[in-house]
Amino acid sequence: MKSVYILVLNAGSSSQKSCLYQLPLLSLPEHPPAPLWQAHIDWGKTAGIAVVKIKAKNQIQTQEIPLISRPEVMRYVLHTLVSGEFQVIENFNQVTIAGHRIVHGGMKYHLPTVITPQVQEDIRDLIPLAPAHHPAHLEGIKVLSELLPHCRQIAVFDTAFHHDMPLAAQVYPIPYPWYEKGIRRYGFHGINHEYCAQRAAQLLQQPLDSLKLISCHLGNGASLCAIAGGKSVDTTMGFTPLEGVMMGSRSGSIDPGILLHWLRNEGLNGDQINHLLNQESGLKGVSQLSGDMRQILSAREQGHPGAKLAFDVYIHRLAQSVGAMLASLGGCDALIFTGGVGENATPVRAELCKNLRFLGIDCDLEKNQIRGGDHDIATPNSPVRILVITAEEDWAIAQTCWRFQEP
Ligand SMILES: Nc1ncnc2c1ncn2[C@@H]1O[C@H](COP(=O)(O)OP(=O)(O)O)[C@@H](O)[C@H]1O
Ligand SMILES: CC(=O)OP(=O)(O)O
Ligand SMILES: [Mg+2]
Repeated sequence: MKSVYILVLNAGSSSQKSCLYQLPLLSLPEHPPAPLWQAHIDWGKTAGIAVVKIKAKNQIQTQEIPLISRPEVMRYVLHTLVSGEFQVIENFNQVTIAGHRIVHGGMKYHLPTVITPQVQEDIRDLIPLAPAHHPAHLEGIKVLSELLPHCRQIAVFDTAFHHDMPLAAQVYPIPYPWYEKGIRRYGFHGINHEYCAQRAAQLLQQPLDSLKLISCHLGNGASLCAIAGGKSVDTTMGFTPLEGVMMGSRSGSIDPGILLHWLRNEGLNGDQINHLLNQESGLKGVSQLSGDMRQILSAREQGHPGAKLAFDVYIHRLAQSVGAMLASLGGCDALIFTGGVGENATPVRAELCKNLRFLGIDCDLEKNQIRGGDHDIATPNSPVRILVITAEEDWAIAQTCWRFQEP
């Protein structure tokens, strides 16, 4: 059977996930197939070091390599596709399509788009709205243009799913002309929220158009999405991926008066405020320990007061936002947990569901401990189902790319 090789680059705020899928030329599999090759680069764990994990041919290898420059590390990682013990293809020419998760499409883009020099310029212009993501996207695009010059590169936008949210959910209560200039609520993590909605319908064995879902994407970045009949009707992130719930090192929503105070009375400038809100806040800022939920959970167990407070604020804000999404939906058939925290942090799920029990969200604490696979962790009588779904951004991007094959 003839097949097509699709490479996906998913650059996050602190890491880059890449994978290569080999898909049949004529039909898409119904369930996510295992990628032929996967690589995960962690930029931030140790200063000056990139931690690279490569998985292919039933082997996994972790290496620490000097972080001379991010493109240098990306080139090294991509070369393992065609040489060495992880080699899975003969040469780069076999890869005909590559997909990128592009966090922000701004006003101009939402549909998947072939990346041209103009599109790269536009992604560059949007750096101020996604400063933690867009520089990494552009580096990835450039490295692929050098190594795979023949390959079509497709931008898949994380904002797309929210593009048709009701106007009331898109407009900020500021003077309306700003909306027309693009200061509006775009929403993010749409690639995975949409995938999770489709997966939830499969798991619940109900048609997607009949369902009201709240998807909680809890990773380093985190957002909630209210999904009615398969469409996003509200979400917690807005103009940038900084709005909404508390995150690993991002504040989420705070009183804008704090920014004015910092600017006027504390002498902080825009770059300093950007750094404070994106890199020094969230779990990291409150705990003064770490932005990594694993460390917060273990320090909390050991009685660390900062970790306990960070966890409590995280849950408090999450519960508030579930309430907000619930109000936008007017009901809820299932609450979905996805992303690194959503899939793995059992105390987060248990504590949040405990706070929401009065709404008929009743978690089975034994099922909550089950690891791996997509499953329902609600008690049999819970009127709202509680689903844990593995985030599949890369698979969703690969499917979009597959549809871009040239006839
Ligand atoms: N076993 C675990 N228990 C608790 N938290 C976890 C676990 N594994 C991963 N996480 C958390 O998931 C977060 C990263 O989520 P992920 O979705 O991989 O991030 P990204 O947004 O970079 O894609 C980190 O805060 C990490 O601590
Ligand atoms: C949009 C966003 O916040 O992405 P990530 O969670 O990968 O940082
Ligand atoms: Mg992510």
